[in-house]
Amino acid sequence: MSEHRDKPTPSILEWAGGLAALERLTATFYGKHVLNDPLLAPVFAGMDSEHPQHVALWLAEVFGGPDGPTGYSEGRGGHAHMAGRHLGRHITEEQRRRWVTLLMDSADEVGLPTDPEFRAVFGYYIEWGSRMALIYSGDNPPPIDAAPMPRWGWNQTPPWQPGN
Ligand code: HEM
Repeated sequence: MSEHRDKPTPSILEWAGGLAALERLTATFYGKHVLNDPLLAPVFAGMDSEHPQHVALWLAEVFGGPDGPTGYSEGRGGHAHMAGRHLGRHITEEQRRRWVTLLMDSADEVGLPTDPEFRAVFGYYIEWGSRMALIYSGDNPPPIDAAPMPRWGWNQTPPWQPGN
C-alpha cells in the first residue's frame, strides 16, 4: 500500500480549513451578500448580530466538528433550535435558491477548497439543508425535535422512504 493511502481521512471540516474558514464564509455570506440582496435582505432584517457565527458553528458540527460545549448541539441547542428558527418564515423556492447561490459565491471568495470531492459534499449538504429549512418554514413542518443533528460524511445517505 502506498504511503499516500495510509493517511487518515480528514473530516470535511478539517479539509475545509476548520471553524475559522467557515466563520470567514458566513461573515462574507451574510455581511456582504445576503444583507445587500433584494430577495434575502428582508428575510434577515431582524438577524441577530451573532447569526453568522452561529451558522458557522452549526456547519462545523455537521461536517465533523465537536458536539461538546464548544459545538452547536450543546452550546446552542442543537437541531431543535436550528429547525425552530425557521418555523413560520415561509421561505420561497426563489429565496432558497438565491441563498444557495450566494453561499457558493462566498465559498469561492473566501477560498474554500475547490476540489470536486469537497465541493460535491459541501453542495450536497447545502442543497439538502436549505430544502429542509424551507420545509420547516412552511405550513406543515415536521416536529422540530424529531430529527438528530445531521452529520455529513464523504459518502452520504440512501433515499428516505416512508416506513424505513
Ligand atoms: C443549509 C441551509 C441552512 C442552514 C445550515 C441554516 C442554518 C441556520 C441556523 C443554524 C440558524 C439558527 C442560528 C442560531 O440562532 O443558533 C438559522 C436561522 C435562520 N435561518 Fe437558516 N439555515 C439554512 C437555510 C436557510 C434559508 C434557505 C433561509 C432563508 C432563505 C434561512 C433563514 C434563516 C433565518 C431568517 C434565521 C433566523 C435568523 C435570526 O433571526 O437570527 N435559512 N439558520
